[in-house]
Amino acid sequence: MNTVIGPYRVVSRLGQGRTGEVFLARDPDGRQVAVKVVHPRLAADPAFRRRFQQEAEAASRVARSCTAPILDIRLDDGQVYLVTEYVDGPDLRRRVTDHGPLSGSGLETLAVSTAVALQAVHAAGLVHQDLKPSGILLGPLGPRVIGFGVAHLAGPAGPAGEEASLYISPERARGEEATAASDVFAWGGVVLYAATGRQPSGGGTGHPDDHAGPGPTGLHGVLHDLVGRALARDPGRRPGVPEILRALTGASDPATSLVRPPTAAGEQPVEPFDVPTNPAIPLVRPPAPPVAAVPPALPPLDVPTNPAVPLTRLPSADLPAVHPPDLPAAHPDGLPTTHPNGLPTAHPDGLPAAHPDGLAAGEQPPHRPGRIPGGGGPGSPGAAPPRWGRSVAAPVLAGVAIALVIAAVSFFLPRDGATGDREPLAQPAATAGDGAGPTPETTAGAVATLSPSPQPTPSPSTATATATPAPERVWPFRDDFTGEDRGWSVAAWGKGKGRHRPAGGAYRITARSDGYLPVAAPLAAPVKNATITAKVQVLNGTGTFGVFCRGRDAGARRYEFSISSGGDASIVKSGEAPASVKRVPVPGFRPARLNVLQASCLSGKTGTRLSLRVNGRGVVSRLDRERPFASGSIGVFARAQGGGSGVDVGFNSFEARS
Ligand SMILES: Nc1ncnc2c1ncn2[C@@H]1O[C@H](COP(=O)(O)OP(=O)(O)OP(=O)(O)O)[C@@H](O)[C@H]1O
Repeated sequence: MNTVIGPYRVVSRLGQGRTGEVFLARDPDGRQVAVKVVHPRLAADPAFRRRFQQEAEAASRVARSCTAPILDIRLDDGQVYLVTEYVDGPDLRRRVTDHGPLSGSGLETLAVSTAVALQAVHAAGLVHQDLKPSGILLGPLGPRVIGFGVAHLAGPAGPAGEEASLYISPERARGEEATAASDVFAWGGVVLYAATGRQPSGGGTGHPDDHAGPGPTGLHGVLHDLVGRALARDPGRRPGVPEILRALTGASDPATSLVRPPTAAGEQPVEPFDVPTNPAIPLVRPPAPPVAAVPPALPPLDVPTNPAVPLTRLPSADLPAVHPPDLPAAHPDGLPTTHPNGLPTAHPDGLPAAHPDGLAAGEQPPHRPGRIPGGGGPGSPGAAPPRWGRSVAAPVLAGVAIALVIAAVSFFLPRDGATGDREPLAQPAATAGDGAGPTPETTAGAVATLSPSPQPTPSPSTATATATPAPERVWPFRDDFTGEDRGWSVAAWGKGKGRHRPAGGAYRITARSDGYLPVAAPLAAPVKNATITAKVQVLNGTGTFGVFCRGRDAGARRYEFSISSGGDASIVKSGEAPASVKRVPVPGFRPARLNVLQASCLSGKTGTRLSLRVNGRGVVSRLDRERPFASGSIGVFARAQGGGSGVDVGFNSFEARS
């Protein structure tokens, strides 16, 4: 073959996908690459090219070890192509067709490798959407998963589309949004195919190996159980990827680790999200951060199972140092992370901010054309010219400090609507005559006051009128729950559904079965834009828990940043139909350990940007364009899993700032 594609000299044809043909080629340095040439009909469509670039850029965030890293992209209207590392080996479909099904450790390696790849895809904030045997390359160093991100743009035409349709989950076949659980369904189909050579019949037409039946024939032991569950019609009954990995690697007892909590009541997946991680907030990557992004492992909790017994506060020596609550957290190099608007991004516990790739600080980023001089690592053709890149603005410390002061001062401006960030307080505990509500006089000094903030001195009349402490006027707000209850209040419908109280240096919420307890922070004014940082651990039971912003008891509305004890994260707009949920696995999440949640609600021109970071890593982000909630309460919540025995969680600290 004597064809060239740009600077790449074609050697042979590798295969055909829905979006185009794939060729083995050599780059100008003679190294082998795979070049996917997009079909001219699609290449001529500017909207397709735009999406193709976005998807390819997103795909480049996935850990290189699990896939064929993207090296180059060309997006002229005459020619669109994507260059990836060449993986020298057959795809799974060819392997099974030519040599029959896999068995033994080969099958288990395939199952683990594809699950690890999905974990990496999800950790990058993506859903694969197109896992299938021809998209798994059996390279010399193990299976690599290709094809995520862009395949679905072309629709289901051709043989590749036919194959893909066999691995599509029932909910996707119904037209619902792809989720991590739909990838798990495809994983079950792939492993079933690898083990038996039988193609699944596809989510749209019903699946003979649905777990409701006897389970998948031809599989044994843990894989039989996992694949059976993975192929369940109900996404809530499928195991999460972390559970699959734990079961396959023996890290925990599969009998207890395979149960995934069903979707919590009131959370129906409807509204599409834009991008699971938040590219709108470019965080500055520290050059050489000396600390890990995930808090170190904590010793087993000394927590009694009886909720009546006080909680033992975790030893703070085991946690990373906490930055002063009213100062922007600084990188080791002294540079704070910034929002595009110049406001500081609060660090949880002084941890370095995660890379926009979803990488923990200190990890190497995946290869990204235009970012890594000289191309990739061993075996990489590398040296591909940059085709795109994401500019990352350098923060200016002085600018951030000024922005912080402006933000702090604007919080306390009179509520004349000029800032749009404050409304007259409707909740939680403020009463007329108690002097509640920040004023410039009372708060000017408070801006510089270190938390825990002092209680306002109640007037004699207030003190006798109510036992509820006066709400806080100090912003940023912080409570480390080491003292008395400062007036945290549960929403009306949460009363009688469980208990909430400070205990043992934590704020403990015990929700009974089906109980939902949102507990608002004792703030004197509703909050619009806020970044909330909370440390939380599950003490007992299963359910969801987290923090919320813009809460209003009326209409039961709030944005919930929710984690399930099974390790999924979501951002939920509650109290308004349709509610919406996208569940994303949280890498490395251990419910019994202290986890750091960082949630932000920030209004912009196009809507309200909601994003959640867990243990320093961005996991889910959402832009609410549809009638975003106005200001409201902020706080913590716990919701017991339906049918379970309840959930008991402890928040060790809660901090909110603009
Ligand atoms: N990096 C690579 N190294 C080796 N072979 C590859 C590589 N990428 C693709 N191939 C081969 O080309 C075939 C088609 O790949 P392609 O990415 O087009 O699959 P697809 O997911 O069906 O495509 P689409 O995304 O357009 O639907 C694969 O099954 C594989 O055999």
